[in-house]
Amino acid sequence: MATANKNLSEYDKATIPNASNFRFGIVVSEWNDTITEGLYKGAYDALIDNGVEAQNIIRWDVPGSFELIYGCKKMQEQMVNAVIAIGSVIQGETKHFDFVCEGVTQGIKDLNVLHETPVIFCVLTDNNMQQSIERSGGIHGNKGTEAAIAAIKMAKLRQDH
Ligand SMILES: Nc1c(NC[C@H](O)[C@H](O)[C@H](O)CO)[nH]c(=O)[nH]c1=O
Ligand SMILES: CC(=O)[C@@H](O)COP(=O)(O)O
Repeated sequence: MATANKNLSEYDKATIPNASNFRFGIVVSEWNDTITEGLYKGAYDALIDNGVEAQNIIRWDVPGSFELIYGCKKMQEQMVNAVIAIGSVIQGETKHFDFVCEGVTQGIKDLNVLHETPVIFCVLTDNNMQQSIERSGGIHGNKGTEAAIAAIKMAKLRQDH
């Protein structure tokens, strides 16, 4: 199902585990910061809406999405139940987009394989700024909200197994 057929911000609170005792780390890329700040707000607000205490949300900033890999690796070393990686990669004139997207995707995948703390992939990989706007609080909702819900569910899965 494409994002266009699903609102990223919709969730049924009745299906979300109790997150009041969880701590979350959020690593935010500074590239395309108007987008990443919107994603962060969506994630932060969803965590609070589901009972997470403000002091249990740790935010670190990194220069770009490629640096999310290292930032999330270090965040995994903190006492957090899950990590959210927030970035916005937008196609430019060259193939650099392909390498950044592939690199951050593989890097975050590796962090989930190598370490115990789940890392949620909240990295937009869009063709243009309009698509990014639409997915960070626009007509398609907010991928940050979706990521926060995923983080809560994965924190619970880790706690239970
Ligand atoms: N073009 C975008 C980048 N590029 C920067 C890289 O992520 C990285 O910071 C640099 O190559 C130094 O290692 N990053 C984004 O997050 N979004 C872009 O659109
Ligand atoms: C994703 C990128 O690195 C890209 O936005 C950089 O732009 P360009 O390909 O024009 O150098």
